[in-house]
Amino acid sequence: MSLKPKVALSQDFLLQLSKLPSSVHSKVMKWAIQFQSDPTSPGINYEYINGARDPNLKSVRLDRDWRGIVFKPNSGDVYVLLYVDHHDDAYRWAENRKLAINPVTGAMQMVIIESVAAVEAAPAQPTPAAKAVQAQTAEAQLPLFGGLEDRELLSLGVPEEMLAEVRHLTSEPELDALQGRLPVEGYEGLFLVAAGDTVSQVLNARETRVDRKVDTSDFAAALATPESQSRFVIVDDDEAMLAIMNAPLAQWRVFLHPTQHKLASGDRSGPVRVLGGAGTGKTVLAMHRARWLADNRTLDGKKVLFTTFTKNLASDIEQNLRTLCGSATLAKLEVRNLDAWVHGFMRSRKLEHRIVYDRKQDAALQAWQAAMAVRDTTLDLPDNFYELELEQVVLAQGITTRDQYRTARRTGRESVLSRTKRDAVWPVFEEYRGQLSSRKLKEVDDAYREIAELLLAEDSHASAYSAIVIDETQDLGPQALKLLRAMIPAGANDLFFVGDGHQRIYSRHRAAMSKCGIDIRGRARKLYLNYRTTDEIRRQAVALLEGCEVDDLDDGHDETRRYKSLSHGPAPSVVTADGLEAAAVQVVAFIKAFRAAKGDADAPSVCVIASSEKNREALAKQVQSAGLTCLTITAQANHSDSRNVVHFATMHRAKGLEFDAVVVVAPESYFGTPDQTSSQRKLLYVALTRAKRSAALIRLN
Ligand SMILES: Nc1ncnc2c1ncn2[C@@H]1O[C@H](COP(=O)(O)OP(=O)(O)OP(=O)(O)O)[C@@H](O)[C@H]1O
Repeated sequence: MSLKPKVALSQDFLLQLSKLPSSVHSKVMKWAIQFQSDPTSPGINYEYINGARDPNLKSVRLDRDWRGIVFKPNSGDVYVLLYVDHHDDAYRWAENRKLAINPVTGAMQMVIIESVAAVEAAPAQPTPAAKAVQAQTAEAQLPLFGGLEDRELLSLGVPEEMLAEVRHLTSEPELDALQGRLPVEGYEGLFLVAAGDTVSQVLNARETRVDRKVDTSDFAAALATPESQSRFVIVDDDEAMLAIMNAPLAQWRVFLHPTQHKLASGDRSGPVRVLGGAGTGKTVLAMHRARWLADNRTLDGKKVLFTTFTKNLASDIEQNLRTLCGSATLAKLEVRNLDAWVHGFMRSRKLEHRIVYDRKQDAALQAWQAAMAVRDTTLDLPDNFYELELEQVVLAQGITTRDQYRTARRTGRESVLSRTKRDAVWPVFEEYRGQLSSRKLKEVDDAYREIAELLLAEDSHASAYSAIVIDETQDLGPQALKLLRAMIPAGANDLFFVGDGHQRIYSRHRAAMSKCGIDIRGRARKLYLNYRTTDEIRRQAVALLEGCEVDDLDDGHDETRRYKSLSHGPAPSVVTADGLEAAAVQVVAFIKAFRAAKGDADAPSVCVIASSEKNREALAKQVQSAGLTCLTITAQANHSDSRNVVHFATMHRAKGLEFDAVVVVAPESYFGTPDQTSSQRKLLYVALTRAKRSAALIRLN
């Protein structure tokens, strides 16, 4: 019996496929399908490429003009479709490339080989920015990685063929200039070491083993590593091939970063928490994890719950999961924002209360006013004291009695409250809950707490879920986390959290997982590479958080220094405007210029992000009157498929979404000192990092 050879596609091949004219596209598709089914067919003529550095790269004729470049080693049964282009361009592409196996990690790596002379003379093709840095610090140029042995560099993911170049690097901008030629794990490993991590810290954090013997001629084994699978995908049949080739730009479905790959599959002994700055692929990872759990660890009758904070995000994720999973998997997935889950649970248990989402409206407002009427007016407390105390202490900690309140920790609250004062304050909260109850209303934190208590009192093994995957964890407060803990018994693969403290836009929701019964020790991981935003936009967004405290969703801190983006573009423009009318003029000018630069055929997505609904409406009205079609993103609709429109959103509503270009319009007050404006700055960070390629920030006077 002869086994069918392994056929794989490379990321470059798919990117190239997405750029082909439609007439060529269908020809390439047809050829690739035939190739997949039998790469040894006598009809395929593998031609040698004269002067190629890698004798295993062959050219295959598609028609008179077009050539495919294929990896076909002389021994072994592995074939990789690497590239497709016009004859001369395809040959040029192939000439100085080599597909090699890293002798320490065992990963398959595509290397662009520079001539030795070029490496000696011009180590890393510095960018203009790099040149400026070089000029300034010419006298202090020590090699960045001088202290590392070859084996250490190789273990980080540096290809053997690039060791000399990497050894020449003396600054981070030089390293960044080399990014396009380094495998993703190599670049990431190097910038983490440049930022101060040790090699073993990097390897431990990314769960890379370097103690195995690697056979550098076994390409089939190399293809199976997570590192290889971040750039090559094995296709077993026509159906898989077609699915991938029909959506060549949906790279997130096929090529996971090695860390995403490792975390998405395999068993974990308990709750996992993955941190990562904006755009580092947390939601993508969470979706792949949910799929794996549904396919591999979910018995009939159980489901994987995928939950997040808002309804918009849940519906966005549900749409994406539909493109990632087959119907059998989807049947084992339930996607719901936490409040919708709570609502459904209350209905299923015939609990009649409705949840208060806005204390400033209707019956909740009446309840609040009635509660405030009983306050002791002799106490010298600021106007907003009671509401903040209710949210940040009473509801957040689930305090239900005066005794509990007497000893409650009031971390983050400014004033110190004596026991006598606490006693005098408490009746307001008691009255408020009573007033709500008589109106059949409940604060959401109280609903979380009461449901958690109910579930814990029941047989926990009756949980409907095999696992729960949680996105945007930073927006879930202590009671929400405790509820999630109560929804599933503690055990392997129970809870999988992804989140980012930089993006906490509901500041009252700060929680420490360990204090909510969620123990992540030994299962805390991080993603570092931003796949969405250009590095220029990322830097601008991060600069806004300078001086702000950022937590790690537990009791520790997170930092911004170790994140990097994979793409580059223009730096965001930062301008001021005197009033909304002037801002709208700038918004229109930015959008027109961006669209003109992109060309009509592309129909790039654009979003104007404002700090309030009022400003969003005012800006939309003016932009509409300038002749641009505008659509508002609301809790009900993201309009994510709409093209040739200008989207409008508030900063809260833009959360989790992404656009080709973004204009953020924010009042000058958002840019006050970091200790005073931490929440506003986090909103700005969220808003700016929605942009993939281009961004503008308008400061409103
Ligand atoms: N492995 C990958 N390959 C290619 N693209 C990826 C990959 N992972 C994520 N992306 C893309 O990067 C962008 C950001 O991904 P995602 O939304 O998962 O990030 P995030 O960390 O959840 O972002 P945020 O916290 O800002 O909402 C998306 O366009 C996604 O498709």
